[in-house]
Amino acid sequence: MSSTVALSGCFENWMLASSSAIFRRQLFLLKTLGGHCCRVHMERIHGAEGARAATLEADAEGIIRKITPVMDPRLYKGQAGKVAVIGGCREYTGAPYFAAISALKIGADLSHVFCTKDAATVIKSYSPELIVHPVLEESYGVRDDEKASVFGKVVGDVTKWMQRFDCLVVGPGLGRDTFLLDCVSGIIRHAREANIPIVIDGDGLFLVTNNLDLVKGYSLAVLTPNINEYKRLVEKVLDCEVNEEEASEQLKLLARRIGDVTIFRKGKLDLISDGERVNKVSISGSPRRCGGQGDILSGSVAVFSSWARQRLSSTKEATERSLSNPMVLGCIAASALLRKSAALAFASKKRATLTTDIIECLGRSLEDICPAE
Ligand SMILES: NC(=O)C1=CN([C@@H]2O[C@H](COP(=O)(O)OP(=O)(O)OC[C@H]3O[C@@H](n4cnc5c(N)ncnc54)[C@H](O)[C@@H]3O)[C@@H](O)[C@H]2O)[C@@H](O)CC1
Ligand SMILES: Nc1ncnc2c1ncn2[C@@H]1O[C@H](COP(=O)(O)OP(=O)(O)OP(=O)(O)O)[C@@H](O)[C@H]1O
Ligand SMILES: [Mg+2]
Repeated sequence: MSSTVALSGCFENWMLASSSAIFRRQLFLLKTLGGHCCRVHMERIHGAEGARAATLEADAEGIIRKITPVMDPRLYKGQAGKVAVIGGCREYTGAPYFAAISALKIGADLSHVFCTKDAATVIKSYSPELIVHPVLEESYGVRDDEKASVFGKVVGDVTKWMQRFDCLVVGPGLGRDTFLLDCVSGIIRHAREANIPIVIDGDGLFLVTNNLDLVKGYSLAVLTPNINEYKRLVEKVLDCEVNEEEASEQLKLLARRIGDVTIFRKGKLDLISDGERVNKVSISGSPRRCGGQGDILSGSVAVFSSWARQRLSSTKEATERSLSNPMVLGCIAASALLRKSAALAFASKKRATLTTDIIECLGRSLEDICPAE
């Protein structure tokens, strides 16, 4: 049985290999080892659609209109969304700020940041709107004999808030300190137990790529890799190179292999898959590639996916599976809004466009698609 699984897995990777020489050699091996079980497995993986499924351009603006809550005076604070960003260390204070403030600018009611002490005062000084918790610890501040108790305290300081959040964003500006990442693993495990959706970005992806069990089988997890992060994931999970010619198939396979997660592959085109279908968002964005745009995106995915969950739980619309997955809907909405805002910022700021300019355009872009009144 185990040899069947291993063989089938390899075959999917082979289908993605671009070198025909490699493919011929592997096909020979395949015939030698028994192709039947591989073919059956391929059919199970790809279903009736065949090996190459179409990549659909999502109706992103329609989705935004559908999931964005109406401005209702009967709502009270918190009902439009409460998110928390786990990130911010000695090196990085911009990334968690961008993610957290973007969530508020889109329409969430409360946005928290859990970061190290060094980062907290800096992040607070960027904005009085954010609720900043200086609770994370890096190795340099903790003696070896203190680690177990500090671990318990850090995880406890975050998890006591957990039930209040609609979504966590783990990773923007988190850094790669080993003790800090151990604590964040504890936080992710707790969030899973509490069924809280988690968007994994930046250094959170570094953690998860090396500890896939943290998200395996968790359908409320979204991974938002950039070009480097995606490469590392593909190499680790599929044991092959990124294949641009079979980009959609490879993404779908990656989501399935990790198990039930949604992956948002960022780039010139944004590709989003939960292992069932692949959606594409390609509306024009900005040619400026200043750092921080991915952070806006992760905060936006948190808000839109929370809204999509709320919307789907309050209606009984029978839609196809991938369009009834709130995490996929959240990704599509966030992608479109970020790209539209980046285009708008670039139209006025040109080469001087910075991430803060794009954040300033989030409100107007959303208003253009989905007016508040
Ligand atoms: N203003 C800010 O505070 C910003 C902070 N950012 C944060 O910066 C961090 C890194 O994100 P990037 O998008 O640059 O990550 P990438 O993985 O795209 O690139 C980082 C580069 O540095 C290398 N690298 C980083 N840490 C390393 C390590 N410990 N050992 C060896 N090589 C290492 C990587 O291999 C890569 O070449 C994330 O936490 C991210 O959220 C970015 O979001 C950009 C804005
Ligand atoms: N070449 C491009 N053309 C247009 N838009 C792009 C391009 N590359 C990325 N984007 C947009 O920018 C968003 C952020 O992607 P990017 O690759 O910059 O993330 P990142 O490296 O994680 O960013 P950060 O600097 O915040 O860590 C993507 O979702 C996409 O919509
Ligand atoms: Mg990033």
